[in-house]
This record gives sequence, C-alpha cells and structure tokens, in this order.
Amino acid sequence: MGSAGDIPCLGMMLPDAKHDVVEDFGEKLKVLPTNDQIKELQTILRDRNTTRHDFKFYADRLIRLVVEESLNQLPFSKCVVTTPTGAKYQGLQYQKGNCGVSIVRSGEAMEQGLRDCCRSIRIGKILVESDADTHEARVVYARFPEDISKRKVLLMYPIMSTGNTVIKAVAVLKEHNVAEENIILSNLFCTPFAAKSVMAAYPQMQILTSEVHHVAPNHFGQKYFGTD
Ligand SMILES: O=P(O)(O)OC[C@H]1O[C@H](OP(=O)(O)OP(=O)(O)O)[C@H](O)[C@@H]1O
Repeated sequence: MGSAGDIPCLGMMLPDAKHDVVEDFGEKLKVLPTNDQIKELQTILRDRNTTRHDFKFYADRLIRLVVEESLNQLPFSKCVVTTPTGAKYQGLQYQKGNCGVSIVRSGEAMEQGLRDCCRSIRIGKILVESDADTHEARVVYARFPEDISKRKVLLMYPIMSTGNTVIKAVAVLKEHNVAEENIILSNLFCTPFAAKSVMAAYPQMQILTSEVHHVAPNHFGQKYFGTD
C-alpha cells in the first residue's frame, strides 16, 4: 500500500479535476467500480516519480483486478456439486471455449494476470504499429488459435489513447471471422476520445476498463518493460 507521500501527486492532478467527470458510455463500456485502493493504484501508475520496480508491481495488481472482472463477462453455466457432507450445492461453472489475445507490446503485460486465473488458456498475439506522425495503425504480426472464430476472445491492451491500435486489432480479429459480440476488450486506461472511437467502430464489443480519463498514461509499455 502507498504512504502519505503519495498525496502531493494527487494534488498535481487537481487542475485537471474537472475532466475527471466520467461520462456514461452505455452498457457496452463497463468501468471497474472505483474505490480508494483502485484510485491509489491508478495514482501510482500515473505518477512520473514511480520507480520501474514499483510500476510493474502496482500495474500487475491493477491488471489482476481488471482481468478478474473481464472474466466475469464470459459465460458461466449452472452446475450442481456434492459437498464433503453429501449435500448438494447449486453453483456455476466457467464455460470452455474462450481464449486471450494480447496486443504487443503493452498487452503482453496482461498475459500473466490472465494465466494466473486460467492456467492453460490459449493466448494469441497481434502486433500493430502506429505511425509516429500520422498515428495510423498497421498490422505487423498476428497469430491466433486456429478455431478462434468459435471462441469468445478476451482482447488485452492496457492503454487506449486515440483507440487506433485497438480498432486495427479488432479489424484483424473480424478478418478471422470472430464476431464482434464475442470480443471482450480488457483495458486499464481509456480516454473519452478512444472510448467514443472504439465504440463507434465496434458497437457490439464489450469493453472493460479501470478508468476513463482525458490523460492517457502513454508511458505504460516503456515503464513496465523498461525498454524504449
Ligand atoms: O490508442 P492508441 O492511440 O493507438 O495508443 C495506444 C498506446 O500505443 C502507444 O504506445 P506504444 O506504441 O508504446 O505501444 P506499446 O506499449 O504497446 O508498444 C500509445 O502511446 C498508447 O500508449
């Protein structure tokens, strides 16, 4: 947990506080219910003074929370189990037929969080490169489970700034016959612009994020992996 030393960082964000108002984007965009613990994780990840060591640790904590809630968007079916005393318990079981897809590079940071919950889940990858000047995205690499069109897909990418990277990645999934409504986008930080763009492009896709805010922490990949 953080210390009182974090408080000045929050103060630095106050001039932008009027932008913190969360718009209602409808039922296709779910924001993780916020609490002090989640806000602290977001604060640490946005703080320029956070060390790389701490950044990875706290990012992994926030990733786990988002992944857990994303899994909650996948289908479950009713089941009955017998307890050690012989009693019957009406429960739920996770349905098979899902897979993860991470968008390289930052999306790979979310793979371990998914594996911690679903040990042997198949995970595909897409590499989308953005042009530094035009921000136009192009696909460099894509590998998926061969029956991906029959699966629900948990698409993982932590930052949506313009939304272009995610829009391009979803286009590739659709080219592989994945239905838009079978995609759950698992994200940490999303700008209102990206939310609108992605939802306009793919109105049937479910999006889960921890925060919608006009400032995108674009340092995420660089700081998490320690590379330029
Ligand atoms: O929504 P978009 O405008 O497409 O942007 C998504 C992210 O991609 C870029 O980072 P980078 O190129 O470093 O991505 P990476 O960390 O995945 O390599 C950008 O700085 C954002 O953090």
